[in-house]
Order: sequence, then structure tokens, then C-alpha cells
Amino acid sequence: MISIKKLNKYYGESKVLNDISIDIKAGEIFAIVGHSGAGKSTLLRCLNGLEEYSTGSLEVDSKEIKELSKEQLRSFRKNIGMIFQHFSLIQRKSVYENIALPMQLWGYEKSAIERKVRELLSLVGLEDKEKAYPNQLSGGQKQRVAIARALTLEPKILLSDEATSALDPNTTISILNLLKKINEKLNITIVLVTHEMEVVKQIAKRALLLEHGNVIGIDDTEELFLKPDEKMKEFLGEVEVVPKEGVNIKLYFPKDNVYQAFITTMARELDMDFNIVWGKLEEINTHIVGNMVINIDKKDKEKVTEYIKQHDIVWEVL
Ligand SMILES: Nc1ncnc2c1ncn2[C@@H]1O[C@H](COP(=O)(O)OP(=O)(O)OP(=O)(O)O)[C@@H](O)[C@H]1O
Repeated sequence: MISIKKLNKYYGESKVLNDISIDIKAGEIFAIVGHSGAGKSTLLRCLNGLEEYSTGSLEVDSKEIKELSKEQLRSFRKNIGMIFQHFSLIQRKSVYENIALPMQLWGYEKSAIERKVRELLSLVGLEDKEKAYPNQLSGGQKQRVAIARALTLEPKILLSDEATSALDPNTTISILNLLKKINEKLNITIVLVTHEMEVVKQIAKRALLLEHGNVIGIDDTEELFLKPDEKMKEFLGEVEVVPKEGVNIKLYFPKDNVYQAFITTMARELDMDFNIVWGKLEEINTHIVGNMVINIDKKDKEKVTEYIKQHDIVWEVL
């Protein structure tokens, strides 16, 4: 659905996107992740034609964005909804009027607008707020209005630029659940930009890591967090503190394996004690995944690694 190849973007002399290549599939929830200034928003703005790219190709539905005329770009944007960190609602308009606005601008009939706005108010759970004004709403409610407004023209793609960054953790979860529902129910492709790893874990199927305009990783979210490579660890700021004595083995539990009492069974079967250095379980994309570091005596290394190899466990010696 979205195909980006060798995309480069300069602001004057400064290169802010360097040789970006990604394919985003229809119906996917895809995250663009990075620290401040990485180029996330610039990439998102290239996606909806708000920003021009310098070289390379960016196709949406097999159409090269930079080859679209002004008129074509206008109808292209109809297919792309966008939500922002600070909601961008019009303060002097009611919830109903805010949601109705894009359809009014495109000249839809009043009855069609009314039908659509009511359907969307129900989808985002704000049926009782249609007469309220933005300053009478909480942050989460404002974002729900913005989401409804972004969906009025029935876009195929929803772009989200830090849409939960101004919200508290519980409200963030409820907005992410709403985005998941929209993705499943309306089959809308969602591309979201965020600097929050929790957001990526909760919602994204795949993620792209950006740093200073460079891609430093792109993979399934579970893979990225379950078995981070050195760059990902650096990106996450994770430092692994392990004992200097003995051998430290890190075990990665895939989603189907996590509840199995692997460690205790191994201890029993090998008749051996282990030190558990640390371990963590995480929910990624509704799956529970985890990893654990054990510390063993040097003399037991072969026995333990042989045992692990016989099971469906990913592991490494640290
Ligand atoms: N209009 C502009 N003119 C010149 N430089 C710009 C412009 N917009 C962004 N930049 C620069 O491009 C780089 C990437 O900015 P961008 O806003 O895409 O990053 P980001 O990852 O979205 O960061 P943040 O999360 O802080 O918004 C930054 O160095 C920024 O200063």
C-alpha cells in the first residue's frame, strides 16, 4: 500500500531523512519510532504530500506522490486522515461541527453529514458530547473528536503524529484501544509516529526505528523488543548488569512458551541449581513475551546449553 524507496530529504544543506526504504502493507499498524529530531514527523508529512522529498520514491497505492498535480494531491489527501498531539480542534465550533467540517468543505449534503457524524460519534463513544465545545472536554475526549474528524471522509490510511503524547497512561491505553478497533473494524492502515516504546508495544505490528534520519532497525515489534540487537539496546537505553563470575545465559521465551515452567523443569531434570539474575515479562501486541538471565557455574555450561538446545528456546551467552 505504501512503498518508500531510497527516500532522501534535505532542509537546505541539512539531510534529515537518509536513504529510507520501507513497505507498509494494507491493514497494518506500523510505527515510526525515534527520539526528538529523528525525522519522524518529516517522514509522516512526506507520506501525505505535505512535505516534498528531495530524491527517491514514495508510492501510495502505486501512485508516486511527487508526480501528483495539485488537484490530484487534493483528492489523494482525502484518502488520508491525520491526528496530532494537540488535537487541532477548532475551539469556537462544537464537537458536532468539528467532526462535520471536512465533509462540509467537500460539499457533502447535510443529511449525509448528519448520518456520518452520528455514526462516528458512536464509534468513538461521544454520543452525549455533540453539543460540547473543545474546552469542555478532557484530553482523551478531544483526541476522540479529532479521530472522528479524521475518519469522516472514509480514508484508507490514518496517520497519527504523537497522538497520545499529551495524554496520561490510562487515557493513552483507551485511545490506543480505539485505534485498534478502528483498524480492525474499518480495515484502515495506521501509521503512527511516537517516541514512546509502550505505545509501540501495545499497538504496532511492525516498527521502524529512526535515528538522525537513518533507519537503524525495522522488524516485527515482538522481534525488536524480545531480542534487541546492539543498536536497539542502545536506542532503548538498556544496560544489562550481570554477575562477573560464572556464565550468564539469556533465554528468550516466545509467546507460546512463556508460561511453561522451563527453568524449574530444567533445574529438576538436570538436578542443578541456577541463580536467576533478572527476568521480565512484557505484553507486546496482546502476546506475553519474556526473557530471563540465569547465572550458572562454568563447569555446567555444556550440560545446560545442550539441554536448552533441545527445546524451542532462543538463547545467548552474555
Ligand atoms: N521546516 C523545517 N526547516 C528546517 N529544518 C527542519 C524543518 N522541520 C524540521 N526540521 C529539522 O529536521 C529534523 C527532523 O525533524 P522532525 O520534526 O521530523 O523530527 P521528529 O523526529 O518528528 O522530532 P520531534 O519528536 O521532536 O517532533 C530536525 O533536525 C529538525 O530541526
